[in-house]
Amino acid sequence: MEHLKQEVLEANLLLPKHKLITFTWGNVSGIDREKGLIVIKPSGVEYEDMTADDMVVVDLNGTVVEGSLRPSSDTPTHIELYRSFPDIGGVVHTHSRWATTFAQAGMPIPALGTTHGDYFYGAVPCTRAMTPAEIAGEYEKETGKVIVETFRDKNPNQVPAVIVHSHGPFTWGATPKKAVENAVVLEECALMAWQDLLVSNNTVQPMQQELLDKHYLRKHGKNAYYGQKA
Ligand SMILES: O=C(CO)[C@@H](O)[C@@H](O)COP(=O)(O)O
Repeated sequence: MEHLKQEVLEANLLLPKHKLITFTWGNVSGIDREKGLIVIKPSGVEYEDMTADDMVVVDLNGTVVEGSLRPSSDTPTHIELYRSFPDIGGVVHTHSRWATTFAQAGMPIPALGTTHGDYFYGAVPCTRAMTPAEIAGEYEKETGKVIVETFRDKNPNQVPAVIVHSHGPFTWGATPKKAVENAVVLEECALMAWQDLLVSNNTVQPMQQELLDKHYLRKHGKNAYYGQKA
């Protein structure tokens, strides 16, 4: 697990680097699918002080199997995502300003241009508001369940992000680093979408489906041609 701990530490350190977090308001995890173990940052520890040894290893039931610190308070949400989205290898949560603005407005982030279409094949959905019973119960686990419910008729590999109503964004990806990249792009898209809504006086329309297809599919899937051959 030492390699994954280092990978998860480095992915967490990308959050302040990209200005996606304030104080300790965010977390990144990664999973070893063969072992069924998740590595996640500790709760409430300053990013400057974190080391790979501080990373906490938990199983898919949330039991700490390695580490002396308490895991991120959002660990149950990460676990729900790993359980329901079998292809993902990393999860990110932040309170980045523009994505959280959409969360607080309870609004999805519409696909308005090719920056969005390169990463997200359609609008980034916003979950429904959680019920008082869900909030009073196992809140973080219920947050994960509400995200999974939001993706009942969506492919989480094609839209690797969600806005949690009145809370903030979660993103995921094949690796912890890729999940952070998706969080960075989501924040850019959220800022631009907010400005588009403003300058168009709320009349901006989703981009053409053809353009979305072109940009998403040239980077993803079997006919992708963007970048260099592996
Ligand atoms: O959502 C919140 C706070 O509202 C948390 O995600 C955030 O503070 C990060 O907590 P952790 O330090 O990961 O326990």
